[in-house]
Amino acid sequence: MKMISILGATGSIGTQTLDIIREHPSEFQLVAISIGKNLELARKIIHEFRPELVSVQDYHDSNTLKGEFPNTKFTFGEEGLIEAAVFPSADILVNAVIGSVGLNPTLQAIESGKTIAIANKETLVTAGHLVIEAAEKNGVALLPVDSEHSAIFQCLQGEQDKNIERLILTASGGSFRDRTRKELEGVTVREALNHPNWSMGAKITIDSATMMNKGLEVIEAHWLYNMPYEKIDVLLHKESIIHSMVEFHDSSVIAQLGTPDMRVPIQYALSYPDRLPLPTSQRLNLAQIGKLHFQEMDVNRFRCMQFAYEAGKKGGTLPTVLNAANEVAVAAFLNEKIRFLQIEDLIEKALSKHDLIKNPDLSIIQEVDKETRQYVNSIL
Ligand SMILES: NC(=O)C1=CN([C@@H]2O[C@H](COP(=O)(O)OP(=O)(O)OC[C@H]3O[C@@H](n4cnc5c(N)ncnc54)[C@H](OP(=O)(O)O)[C@@H]3O)[C@@H](O)[C@H]2O)C=CC1
Ligand SMILES: CC(=O)[C@@H](O)[C@H](O)COP(=O)(O)O
Ligand SMILES: [Mn+2]
Repeated sequence: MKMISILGATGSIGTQTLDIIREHPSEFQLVAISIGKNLELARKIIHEFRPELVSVQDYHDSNTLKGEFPNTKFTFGEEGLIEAAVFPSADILVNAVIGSVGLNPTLQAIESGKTIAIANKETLVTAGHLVIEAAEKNGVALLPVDSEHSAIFQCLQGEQDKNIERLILTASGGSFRDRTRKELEGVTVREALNHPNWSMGAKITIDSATMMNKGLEVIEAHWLYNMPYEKIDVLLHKESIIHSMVEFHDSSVIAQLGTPDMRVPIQYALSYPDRLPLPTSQRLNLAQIGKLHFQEMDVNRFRCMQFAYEAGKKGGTLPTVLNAANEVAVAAFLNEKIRFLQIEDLIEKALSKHDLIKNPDLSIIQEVDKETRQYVNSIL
């Protein structure tokens, strides 16, 4: 039996992780969760799974729940996230919270020896060097949940690093894949939230529409697979059937395929190195699909991806700025304070204003993250 703690249990990845735990009650048990503000869903989760610890974003909300569930321990805020992340009886932490708020809990969970199933890509983007260093130091496994990174992980089973030629991340193109830049000018939040293949949380769906999601994933792949940026390519593949590929130096390419269903990579991270059945996942029928499409990525059309490659290659504190500026800009777009194309303008301004600091430690990362958020908020 593996004991599971989930940060972001009420979100898209969080609830699909709960589906997997529900599907395999003799394999997994939920012991701790964190939630943000969705108390209604939290109540259902507590009723069904009876976790020992629940961390809630706000103090007031944690008190409300405490009155309703006297046998559950409640905590709150950033300290609460850490408490859930290091919960003593948990073997695996599923980090499915959104944003760089996931960084410190991840580092603490690594220090306490937890296996990390990482969905929260912002943590790896903002401070990948710290996360990888801590994982190596503590002998802790970082298991990818993001579909592309899980695909690469699966392609690499039994392979040696020295034989890898390049990683090929596939990109659906997001909600606006068939629109020109001109046609992006007046797009609405509702249109942007309509991803063609995946049902996901709001922030990542907007990231997918700007192609920042793929940019963040390039940086995530750099850290997870110790791969130079020159050897990480992105290929447009509108069906999201091939989740990513690895090319080896003998010219072989290994790909991982499947219908778009995040429960598959979540389950693989939880069951690794084993595989468990998932009968409710739709089987891939290539004959029925008939054709798969591929197209070269246009970085002029998707500027956010270009920013991400540049920030990743220069390194230091630039990826922190990229991520923090993006988080603020996407929230502003979702709140209808800015237009869609202003997201990339704000990120570009934040990046060009910043003086890069090399090898930043946690306190510098946190300071740069805070300053960037203040700056972008001040120019909205
Ligand atoms: N959704 C997907 O299919 C995929 C997601 N990912 C990555 O996984 C992560 C989660 O994404 P997703 O599940 O879509 O996101 P959601 O927005 O659906 O869920 C986010 C979760 O985090 C909680 N939360 C948000 N802000 C805070 C905060 N400040 N403090 C504490 N908790 C907070 C939310 O709580 P509440 O709702 O209660 O307010 C919710 O439980 C992201 O990093 C994303 O990029 C990667 C690949 C695929
Ligand atoms: C499901 C998943 O992993 C998302 O990150 C997905 O990849 C988004 O799709 P695109 O960014 O390719 O549109
Ligand atoms: Mn992905």
